[in-house]
Amino acid sequence: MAGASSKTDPQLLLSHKFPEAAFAYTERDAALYALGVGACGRDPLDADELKYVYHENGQQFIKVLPTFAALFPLQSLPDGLCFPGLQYDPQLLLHGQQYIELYKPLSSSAHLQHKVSLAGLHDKGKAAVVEVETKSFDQASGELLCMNRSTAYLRGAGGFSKSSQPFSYSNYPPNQVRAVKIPKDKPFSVFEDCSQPSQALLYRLSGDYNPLHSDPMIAKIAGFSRPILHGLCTLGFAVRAIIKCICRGDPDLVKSILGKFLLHVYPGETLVTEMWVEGSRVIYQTRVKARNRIVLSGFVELHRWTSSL
Ligand SMILES: CCC/C=C/C(=O)SCCNC(=O)CCNC(=O)[C@H](O)C(C)(C)COP(=O)([O-])OP(=O)([O-])OC[C@H]1O[C@@H](n2cnc3c(N)ncnc32)[C@H](O)[C@@H]1OP(=O)([O-])[O-]
Repeated sequence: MAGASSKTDPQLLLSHKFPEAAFAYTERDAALYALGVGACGRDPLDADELKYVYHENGQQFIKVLPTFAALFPLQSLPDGLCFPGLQYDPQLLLHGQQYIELYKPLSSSAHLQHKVSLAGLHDKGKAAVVEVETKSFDQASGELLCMNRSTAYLRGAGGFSKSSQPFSYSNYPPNQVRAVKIPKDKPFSVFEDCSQPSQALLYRLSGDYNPLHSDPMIAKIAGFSRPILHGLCTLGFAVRAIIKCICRGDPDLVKSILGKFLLHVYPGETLVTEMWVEGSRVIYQTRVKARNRIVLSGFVELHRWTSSL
């Protein structure tokens, strides 16, 4: 299996110790993020969403969308997406998947301590798949607040296996994140939302400044006709739709989230999210309306849900 990336040394990456990182955010960051994933984008009076950006009805703090937690992994890697021992072209990196567990609702400001470790490394031949786990703790109390598992799909970086069996390492049981099977029946709910042509330019201000999302030349080198939307921005749109349609606007019902990025989205495209309820789990998929292509699928696990909600 040795190939283009034979300079890659998986053992070096497996033994790498990522440094801990401290990070603080304020209400302004949480509100900017909410606008970046389209909150109040269609209606500034939206009764379900004003609370993410404004102290509505005298509320003391704004509410924080659960997908805000997905920003923590990038902030926890001060050296960026640098993986010692792995040869790859950063311009060909795509976000493959995101898994988030929330152990309590996020407060509107916090001082955090992030602990990062390698969760997985897989040789897919034409690509390498790297999974990074970030645990975020409240700095003062030491309480674990959330965990992210971020998957990067590194095109052109596969083919580093030394034996006929493709290299594959995971630090978690394979059944922990069950694969999503989209039901055949009619969705329980469908929500349509327009991303803005400037969506990626707004979203990047939440901390992901990868030029793939803003620079036309870099986007072309990466194989796209123009800058594409951040995967986590699309995920933010989808989970916001689920909170609106299934959770009756209550973001605190969300316990865990999985999103697999299946195809790129161009800013300005209309996103249609279809949802099915299976027990306490919402299965969803998001398609771009004009191209009729599924771009994202996954699940959202809820703390409690009854059909009377
Ligand atoms: C990180 C922060 C930076 C952010 C950047 C962005 O936001 S970028 C914007 C947001 N991101 C985007 O826009 C990316 C959108 N996604 C895509 O463009 C495509 O899904 C792809 C290019 C990632 C893979 O397509 P393809 O045709 O090359 O793949 P294939 O079907 O031939 O499968 C080959 C193997 O890879 C596996 N595998 C497949 N998909 C994924 C995945 N998502 N995830 C993980 N693994 C995946 C699949 O299971 C198979 O393994 P097996 O079964 O052989 O062991």
